[in-house]
Amino acid sequence: MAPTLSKVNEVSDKTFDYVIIGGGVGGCTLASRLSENSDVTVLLLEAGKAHIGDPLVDLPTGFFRQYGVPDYDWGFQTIPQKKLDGKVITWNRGKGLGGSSNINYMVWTRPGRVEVDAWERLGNPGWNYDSLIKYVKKAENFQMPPNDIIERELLAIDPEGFGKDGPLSLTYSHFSTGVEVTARKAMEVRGIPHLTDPENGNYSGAWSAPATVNPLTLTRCSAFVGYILPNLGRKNLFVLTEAYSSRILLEDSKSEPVTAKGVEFIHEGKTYSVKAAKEVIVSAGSLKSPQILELSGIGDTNVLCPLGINVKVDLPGVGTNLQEHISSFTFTAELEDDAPLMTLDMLSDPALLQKHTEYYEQKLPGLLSYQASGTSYLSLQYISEKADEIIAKHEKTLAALPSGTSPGIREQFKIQLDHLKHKDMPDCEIITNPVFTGSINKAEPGKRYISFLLATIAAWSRGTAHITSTDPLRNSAFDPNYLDHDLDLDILIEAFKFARGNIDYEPLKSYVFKEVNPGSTISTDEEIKDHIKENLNTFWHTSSTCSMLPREHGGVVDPSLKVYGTSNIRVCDLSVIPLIVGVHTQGV
Ligand SMILES: Cc1cc2nc3c(=O)[nH]c(=O)nc-3n(C[C@H](O)[C@H](O)[C@H](O)COP(=O)(O)OP(=O)(O)OC[C@H]3O[C@@H](n4cnc5c(N)ncnc54)[C@H](O)[C@@H]3O)c2cc1C
Repeated sequence: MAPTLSKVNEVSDKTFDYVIIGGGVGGCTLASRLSENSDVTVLLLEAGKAHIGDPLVDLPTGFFRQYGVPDYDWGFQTIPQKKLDGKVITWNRGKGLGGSSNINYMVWTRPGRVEVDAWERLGNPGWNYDSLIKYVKKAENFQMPPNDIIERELLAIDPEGFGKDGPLSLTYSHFSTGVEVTARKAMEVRGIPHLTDPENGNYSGAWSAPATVNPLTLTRCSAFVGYILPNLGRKNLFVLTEAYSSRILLEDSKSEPVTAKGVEFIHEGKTYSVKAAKEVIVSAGSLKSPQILELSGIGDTNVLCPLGINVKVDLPGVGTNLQEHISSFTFTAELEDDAPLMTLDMLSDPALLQKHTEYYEQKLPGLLSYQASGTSYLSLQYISEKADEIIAKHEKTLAALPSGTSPGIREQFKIQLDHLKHKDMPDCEIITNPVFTGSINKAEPGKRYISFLLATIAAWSRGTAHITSTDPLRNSAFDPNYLDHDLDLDILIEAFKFARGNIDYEPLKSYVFKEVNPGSTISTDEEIKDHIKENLNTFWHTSSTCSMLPREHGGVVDPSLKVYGTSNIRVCDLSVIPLIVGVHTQGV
């Protein structure tokens, strides 16, 4: 059946049991699951376009061309960052059905047992690793890669570890550049174990990650493609695109709980509304969900009153506890001309681009269907001689937190400190990329490069996302408060030194000609620190702005994801996790 989306006149002023705001990972998953019950009606309102069959979305390497293009990417910006000399960082986010799963790197990772169990420790009964993993498996439709890939990449996959009947196609890259496995071997020589089962609750080590790609078509499997596209024929599922929700409409009430009666949205410049018979679910992502609550009168009085918004639920946690993985593309080396490795740099050769385009058209794996896969999650204790010193310094900082620090944040830091001290809990991620990155020295035509991206995996700084205007089309002020805690930078400095050292170990050593970025001018800790700050970026995993925590600890939703003080509003997206996990977040 040809996919059909709703038209505005088919939904405006109508009543649906569930109205979901935002058709990204959370929204698509939920709309599909709720509409399995044919007795209820579900409306999904998405601000962006449908992008059905769009080559920029489908092609695994197409995401590079989506960044900065308003039809695909919200292109949010932070406010100037104090600790980055006023620098503003762009936060790409997917716009359109599929949300950020249209523009992400597709890497599929599962969180660790200890970090998910921490959500339960923070006051959320039932939110633990075992219960989460059941649902993660339910999402997966895992397919083995071909044998030659298993041999070349030295994969030891237990297919039983993955789900097989879910909607999200999942496989390992069907194309081997040789770069990732070479870097992994070099790390093994340095004592970092090659982990063969990172899906089992402990992901510390160096390993190869699968991705949400359909192995038959070699196309991206977004949350929309997996969850909604096959179900668009359902009579009870309605999807309206280019419908930007401005606020939740609440029944008049003098006291809690308040009840949502519908949603207001803007479509082609006009304002419309729909009615909700049962619930309104906000799934607009960590950056937009708090905005919708605040514009509806649910949030901190200190934020809402100055803007003249009538406070319906005083909920100071909305838009706070913002957590981020920080990344830095900081190390690149040039490969020897005869190194038997392939890199994305080769696509700048028109003849090779043509060849790989033909492969892709024939559904054969090649550089255009490349999937990022080479990752390593490393504990400070494994990569740095300064680990004890850094941990002790940080322990001291946490013991002397400012008196105004809320009990909720204190409890989170206590858990994070336990993780930091645990030598088998990783503290950073180093991703191997077969491509040039960096800005000090430029790429030379015809050369190939390996680079390492560094990222923190715990967030020690806390930020906010609050509205500054009653205009729904104006973005909130996004303040991640980058580097508010020294530890984020301390970890990245050690990660940088470790990554730089990789090229001194075989087999990588023989294939590397020379370091290109940053180069020999950056060597002391102080220089490395400045270099990282200069190149500091988001890792696009912003979370926790509508945290699931006890209300008195800054919580916005309870363990059933219902917004405190309301009878029928829930939040379902990355904004609810109270403590960010170390892995990539689409599977959470
Ligand atoms: C560039 C990038 C790379 C990433 N790489 C990876 C990766 O390799 N692996 C991984 O696991 N994770 C990755 N992630 C993270 C992952 O994609 C997110 O964790 C996930 O998409 C979050 O899901 P969500 O539902 O919270 O938000 P989203 O998926 O962002 O969905 C939010 C949706 O709400 C819509 N919306 C917003 N405001 C409104 C409104 N007012 N009205 C209606 N609709 C609205 C948006 O258009 C969007 O469709 C990446 C993210 C980005 C941005």
